[in-house]
Amino acid sequence: MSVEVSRVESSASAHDTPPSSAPPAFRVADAVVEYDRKPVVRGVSFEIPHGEVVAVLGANGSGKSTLMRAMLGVVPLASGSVEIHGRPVRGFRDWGRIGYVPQRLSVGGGVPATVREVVASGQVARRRRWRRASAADRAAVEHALESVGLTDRARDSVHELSGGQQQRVLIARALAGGPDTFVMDEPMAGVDAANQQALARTIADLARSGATVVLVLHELGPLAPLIERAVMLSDGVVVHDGPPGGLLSSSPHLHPHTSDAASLPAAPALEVPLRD
Ligand SMILES: Nc1ncnc2c1ncn2[C@@H]1O[C@H](COP(=O)(O)OP(=O)(O)OP(=O)(O)O)[C@@H](O)[C@H]1O
Repeated sequence: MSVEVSRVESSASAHDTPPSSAPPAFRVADAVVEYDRKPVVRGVSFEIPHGEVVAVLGANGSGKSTLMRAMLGVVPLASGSVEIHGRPVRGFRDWGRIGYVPQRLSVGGGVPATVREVVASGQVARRRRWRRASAADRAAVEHALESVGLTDRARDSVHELSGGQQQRVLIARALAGGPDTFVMDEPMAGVDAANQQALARTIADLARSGATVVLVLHELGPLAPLIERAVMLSDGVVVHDGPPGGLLSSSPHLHPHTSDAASLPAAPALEVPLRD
C-alpha cells in the first residue's frame, strides 16, 4: 500500500526556526558509554547544528543506537558530555522539542493500545500536566496518522500491525508532538518500498521546515538526496564525519535489517529519558 503524504506544516510544529546564533541541536564531547564496564561508545565528539540532516551509519553493533540513546539521556555517559540545544542533557527539560523514533515499539506486552493512542502519546511531553487534548492536539494526531498512511488503522491495536506498520506508528508519534528536533533510529526498517518513499517525503518536509533530523540508517535509499552529512561509527569510534559520498554503495559490512521488526526481541525500556 502506498501512502498519501501531506505536508508536515508548521501547524503540527511547536516551534519557530531558531536564530542562527542558537546553540547546536546536539553537542557531544568525548562521550563514552559502557555496558557492564565494556565501552561501546568510545570518545565520540561532534556537533549537529540546528536544521542539519545527519545520517549515523555503521555495522551492526558499532554503537549507533547506544549513541542515540546517550544523546537523549536514555543511557548514562561513563564520561564526556552531551548538550541538547545548549543545555546539559541531565538538565534539559524541553522534551516537547524532541521527537524520538526508537528502533522498535516497546508498548508493554499485555497493554492494549490503539494506534491513535500511541500516536497521541507523542504529545505528552509538551502538554501541560493534566490538560486535556485540545482540538489542535487532536488535529495534529490525525495529521500525523495521515502522514504515515495509517488513518484507516487508527482504532486497531498496535500489536496487530506488521513491523513496518509499527515503525510508521512510531514516526507518527514523533510527528504528533510537533518537535523541531528528530532522532530516528532506523525509521525505514521493515517498511516496504512504497512507504519508504512516502516517509522520505515526510522527512524531506521536516527538513524543509528547518527541523534537525538525526537518522540511524543502514542504507541511504530514498533519503540519499536529503543527507548532508554522514557520521560513520566503527566499534564505537567515529571513522568518518562529512558528506556521505559513496560511503554506503560499497559497504558489504553494512547489511539491511530484518524485514520484520516485530519478530525482534523487545527493546529495553527507552521511552522516558532519565531525569534528575
Ligand atoms: N542494554 C545493553 N546491555 C548490554 N550490552 C548492550 C546493550 N545494548 C547494546 N549492547 C551492546 O552494545 C554494542 C552496541 O550496540 P548498539 O545497539 O548500540 O549497536 P548498533 O550499531 O545500533 O547495532 P544495530 O545496527 O544492530 O542496531 C553491541 O555490542 C551490543 O551488543
